[in-house]
Amino acid sequence: MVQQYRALKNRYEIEKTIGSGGFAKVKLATHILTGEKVAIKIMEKLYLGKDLHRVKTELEALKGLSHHHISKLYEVIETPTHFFIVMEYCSGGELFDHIVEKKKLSEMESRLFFRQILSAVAYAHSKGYAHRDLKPENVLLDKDQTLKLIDFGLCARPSGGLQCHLNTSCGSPTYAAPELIKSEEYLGSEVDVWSMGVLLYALLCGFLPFDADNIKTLYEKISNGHYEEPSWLSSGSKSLLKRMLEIDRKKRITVEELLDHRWMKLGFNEPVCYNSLFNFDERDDECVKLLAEYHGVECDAMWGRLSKMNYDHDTATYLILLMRKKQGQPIKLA
Ligand SMILES: CN(C)C[C@H]1CC[C@H](N2C(=O)N(C)Cc3cnc4ccc(-c5cc(Cl)c(O)c(Cl)c5)nc4c32)CC1
Repeated sequence: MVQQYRALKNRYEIEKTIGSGGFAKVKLATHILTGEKVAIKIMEKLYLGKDLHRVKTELEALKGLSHHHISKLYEVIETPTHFFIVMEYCSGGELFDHIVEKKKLSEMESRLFFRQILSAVAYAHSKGYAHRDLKPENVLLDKDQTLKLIDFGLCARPSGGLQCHLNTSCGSPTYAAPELIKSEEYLGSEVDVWSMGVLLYALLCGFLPFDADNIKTLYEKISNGHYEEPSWLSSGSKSLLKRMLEIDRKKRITVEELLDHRWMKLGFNEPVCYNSLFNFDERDDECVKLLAEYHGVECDAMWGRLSKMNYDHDTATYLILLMRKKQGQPIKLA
């Protein structure tokens, strides 16, 4: 018998645990009204301690980010003892597992995935957020191999914008930029470019550029930035990786330069676009009507509640209906 939570009763049916990360458990559940599969990140406040601010940080980030390559936030439920964060479920699992089973990806397969990662990161930066924990485990795939970025628990949104220096040492060392592991001041946008370089290397090579069985050797390898260049890498891939895994962050390529880079455009002939395909602020009359009928209220009154986007259960139902409509699926309520 799977443990159910009172706060989710009659709204979500929990099926199983799909992962746990430190202070959180992530469960697969069904949104009962629509039958949609969702991921619910459950955190017990008692065990959060100093991580409470990470939850608040992630929630603020997820509320400010609506992009087709970022796992969508649907609903936030806070009780005296727990936080429940209801998000878009990614049934295709981790990108990392996809790479492992295929050993390595072709240059074009890598480009297809990497353009999506870059689109999500460039969008987050355009909203003032640096992810700071970009790694294969935080890049998931949904049912049709569309890439989804997750876990903004370590993200930063400096009040003065991303040009402002940060100094919190965070993220996983394997993917962390030299300036970050040296606890120097750094720019969120620059460390995200380095981590994307590590991700691109993993896509193209099937293994990591900097790896060691002890932290000291790992730091040495990252600090001097030496990594193997397997024979199958094209000269275009090698020169792009060199620009991303550049230890001198002043010489490191920027996100803007990446968007329009020659390697990015091979086979596409157009720069990577980071605008979101979703605009949840717009009123969708069909979805509003379904919810209004369900609650037995007027459409305008229903929209009055929905447009506040306060991530309650109506927000979740509305966003799921909108996502379904975008994917050309029929929309109805149970
Ligand atoms: C290693 N991490 C610290 C935790 C791990 C927990 C399971 C999760 N997951 C998986 O590992 N699958 C393989 C299935 C899966 C499917 N859909 C998901 C949708 C969203 C999320 C998610 C998880 C966390 Cl901790 C977030 O903060 C956000 Cl914004 C989103 N995780 C999902 C998820 C991946 C991450």
